Amino acid sequence: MPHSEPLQDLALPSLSVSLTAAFFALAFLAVLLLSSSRSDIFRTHGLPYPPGPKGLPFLGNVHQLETTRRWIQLCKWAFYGSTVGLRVFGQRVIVLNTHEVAKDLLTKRGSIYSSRAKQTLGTVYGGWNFALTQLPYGEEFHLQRRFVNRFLNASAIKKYHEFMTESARNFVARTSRTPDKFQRWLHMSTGRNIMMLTYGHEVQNEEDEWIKRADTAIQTRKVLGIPGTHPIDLFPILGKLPFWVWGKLFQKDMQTMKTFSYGISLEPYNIVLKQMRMGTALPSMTSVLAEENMQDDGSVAYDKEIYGSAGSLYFAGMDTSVSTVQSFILAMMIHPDIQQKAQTELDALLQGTRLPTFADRASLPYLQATLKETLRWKPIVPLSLPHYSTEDDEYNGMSFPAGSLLVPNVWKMVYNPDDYPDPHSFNPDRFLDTNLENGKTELRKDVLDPEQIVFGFGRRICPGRHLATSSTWITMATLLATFEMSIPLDEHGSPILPDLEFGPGLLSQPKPFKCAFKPRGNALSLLADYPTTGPARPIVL
Ligand code: HEM
Repeated sequence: MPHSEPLQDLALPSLSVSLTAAFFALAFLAVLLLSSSRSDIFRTHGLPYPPGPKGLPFLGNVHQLETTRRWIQLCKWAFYGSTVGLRVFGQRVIVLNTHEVAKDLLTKRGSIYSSRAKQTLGTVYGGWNFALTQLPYGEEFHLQRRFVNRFLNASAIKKYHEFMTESARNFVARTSRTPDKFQRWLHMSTGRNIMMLTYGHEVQNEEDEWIKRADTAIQTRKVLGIPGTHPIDLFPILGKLPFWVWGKLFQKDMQTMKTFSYGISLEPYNIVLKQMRMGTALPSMTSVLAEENMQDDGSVAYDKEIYGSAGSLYFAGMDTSVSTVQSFILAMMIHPDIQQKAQTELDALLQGTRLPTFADRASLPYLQATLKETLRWKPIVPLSLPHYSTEDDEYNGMSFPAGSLLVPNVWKMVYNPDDYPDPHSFNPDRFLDTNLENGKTELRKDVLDPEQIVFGFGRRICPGRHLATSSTWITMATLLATFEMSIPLDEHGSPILPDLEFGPGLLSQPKPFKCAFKPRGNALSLLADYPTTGPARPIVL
């Protein structure tokens, strides 16, 4: 799982460039920065830019930004206010520290805060110009969003409930047989959901070619470092220089990336088209959209938008979903009391006679609260994906110039003690209340729902959020019903403690960890006949 960084972030440009490259870059930089700082004067309308730490001429705040876990540094600057203004070279970066401000700007003024900064290196030179995550606000963006929303909205997701339930059981059944490989089985079952939905392909085993192809494509993006931070991204004109100036290895890696980007976009799309011609395609987002847009001459209108949106789902949805389930497993390992509480609720409903289904969701408030707490406790995308503003604006007496990057500080929001007292503790009860009239435990309506933060904002809000919460929920419920999850012991009987510090980068993922899975009650008999392979059972779209 990712492995990669789907969007631009705040950082120093990659330092792995050759000296020649650095020389050329600096020469261009000087000229461009002079012109960009001059244009500032005309953009501020006499209103101040949001307050923030004083930077250096030209560099701005680059030298003050930590190269890892940037959200920690940004939280330290939150005393400047709910909006903090920075500069990274000539790029204005405005950090949004509260949910209210993010909603005011990114949601309520969505018409001017819904673009993405151009990532020249990846899109123009790396072959990743199809990805929805990176598209600027405009026609192609609207079409791709329309495509994905149609298949991922809250009601469409219900059609995949059965398939997701099967994937969760598949994961748990495999884990019961080979617990050491649980991370691999989780990756496989998550990929199974996305591949069936997007291409009608059923993932059958760990060697699945479709998953390998997509994972390789994502891996090769690593050459970008953190997208948006290479000198070519900061100053696209540098892309006109011959590529060898960045070093031979870089030149080769870029070529590899370009070649493999095909594996997550056009290649699976072309395979589905071929299956359609042969009459073997299973219904999927790709086959339905291709069918609807098929021209008389056999070509498909909007083909780029179709393969772009389908490819974006694996790219954006795979690692985020896997990491969320991993966070949940970690939370259960280190909080056996919370695990037991969730299991007590589940057992009271299932009586050990069956495995959970989506029909049980509303009857399990503690489990719903545990999912919300999992999303809040370790936000997988701690600085969300930056939005890019397309018009000058004013807010709270400050100037928000067009061309700014708006960075929602998700970490700050989910650790706000006013919304979440004692924010560092993992406590699902913070979302629950007991109704005095009927004695039932219910989700509180007066606590800010972390789903309104961690999935982003406005017109760019994560279109996969319903799929993500549903597939995570059924996986959590199935795991809790079948296993005791605990910290494993080594051969001397000492606990193998997991590292609870998640990785740096745009996606903050758990580091590899081990977990002990002990089957509960009659879990093994419930799983005994459960097939881990079998013929494809298509989703009826
Ligand atoms: C827990 C899991 C997930 C988390 C935390 C998450 C989080 C996010 C965030 C923060 C954004 C940026 C929103 C913004 O710019 O305001 C995003 C965008 C996106 N997500 Fe997710 N996501 C998850 C799962 C998924 C899944 C399962 C899919 C699809 C299968 C998906 C597809 C996308 C796409 C296509 C975008 C780009 C939207 C755009 O740029 O317009 N995500 N996600």
